[in-house]
Amino acid sequence: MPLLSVKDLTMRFGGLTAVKDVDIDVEAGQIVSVIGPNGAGKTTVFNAITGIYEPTSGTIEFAGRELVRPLNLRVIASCAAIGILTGTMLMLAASNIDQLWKAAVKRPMVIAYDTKEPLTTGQMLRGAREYLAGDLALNRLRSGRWTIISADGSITLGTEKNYELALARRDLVRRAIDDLDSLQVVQADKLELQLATGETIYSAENEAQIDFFRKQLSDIAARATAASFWQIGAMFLGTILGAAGTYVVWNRSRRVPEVISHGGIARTFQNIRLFPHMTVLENVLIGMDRKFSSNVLAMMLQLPFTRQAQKNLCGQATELLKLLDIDSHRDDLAKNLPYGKQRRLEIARALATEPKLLLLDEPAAGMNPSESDDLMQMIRKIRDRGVTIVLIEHHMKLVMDISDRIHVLEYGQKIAEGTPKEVRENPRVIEAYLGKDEVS
Ligand SMILES: Nc1ncnc2c1ncn2[C@@H]1O[C@H](COP(=O)(O)OP(=O)(O)OP(=O)(O)O)[C@@H](O)[C@H]1O
Repeated sequence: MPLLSVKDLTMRFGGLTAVKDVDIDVEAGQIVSVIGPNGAGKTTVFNAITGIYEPTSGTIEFAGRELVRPLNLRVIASCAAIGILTGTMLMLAASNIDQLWKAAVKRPMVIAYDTKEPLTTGQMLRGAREYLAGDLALNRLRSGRWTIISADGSITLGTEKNYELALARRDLVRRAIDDLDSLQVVQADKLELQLATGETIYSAENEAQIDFFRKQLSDIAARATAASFWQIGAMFLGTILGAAGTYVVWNRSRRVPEVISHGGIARTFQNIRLFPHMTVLENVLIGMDRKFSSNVLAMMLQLPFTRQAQKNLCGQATELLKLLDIDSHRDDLAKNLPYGKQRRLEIARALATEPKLLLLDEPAAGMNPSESDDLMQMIRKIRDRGVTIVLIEHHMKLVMDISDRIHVLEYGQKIAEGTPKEVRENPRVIEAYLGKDEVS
């Protein structure tokens, strides 16, 4: 089983396909190079392997499995919680929709009183009864005024002293229906309607009125059932959508650099990314932060076990600096190192995470021939310590001398793979690097 197995990797950025159906297998203990002209997609492959980019399609397995965040109880609980929250919000929205539906669709029929005469309470009550008997809704406002509401939005407001015709607002229509919801039948034969407060507001006087109110009340019950149905449906749908949506978003961020690094893959970058104002030693120690398990208080008090742990880590970091031959710069600021040594420091910091696989993106860039020869020796020493290496490099002598296998990319696709000799003699590779005319 290969240590790293990239299968059918495709990376698209909008309309641009940077990498298409690329396969790369790397056996443990090998040094493998990825080469190709500028823009061929080499760094994109590294970015996909290290979780900086989420592959558009394809799989990347390390030691036989995908390096992803585990699906544990906490994730499931979070998805469920967000689902329930979404469901509750949708249910509340559905309740409002039901209110709007009641106001807009189940409107009462029309009535309009047009009189300038003051009405007595008795007259108003009679008006209200007529209104109700005429298939209409009644609303008793808190102020004690009767309100008669029509389907087209006009209302009749009345007090003992005056009586006027006015235009209703939609919320009044809704309130009228809401009040009807709170009515209850107190006597089956001689139907009486009471407000929820117990106040009798209407007594039906004939069969037609009783039938009318029964119908009204059963409509109200039907509306309540429909509302419950919508609310339960909305809650159910919202919970499923919320939980599934959260899972999909979480699932898309399962391959993050942190997880990949913990899994045993480290890398360096084409453009050096050190902490310039920290010392060389501190830059390497940062790569070891996972190994340092002391708490803040123990660190402040400098307890003996904390001091011992720090000493051990400094010892390991210094050993890495020796491996890369920059231990004499241990206490220098990273920014003061010459360029070639900054590149080596990046490798030391990557090794501090104790990777099984090290990806080097153009490690010899900007180095003179003697520096790149030294680097080649160091890369071999790192491999001999049990770290498998994949490198992107334009420096062909280095690639040909050091690699066990080489993969060649062009325009995002793999055009060749093999030993250095096989690749060097491959006409497609020669064509890609030198151009068709030179080859023919
Ligand atoms: N995040 C991104 N958004 C859009 N396009 C991108 C992105 N990353 C890479 N590309 C494009 O993908 C293509 C491949 O780029 P990539 O850096 O992988 O090539 P490369 O082979 O490493 O080149 P070089 O040798 O110059 O470093 C290029 O056309 C690049 O512009």
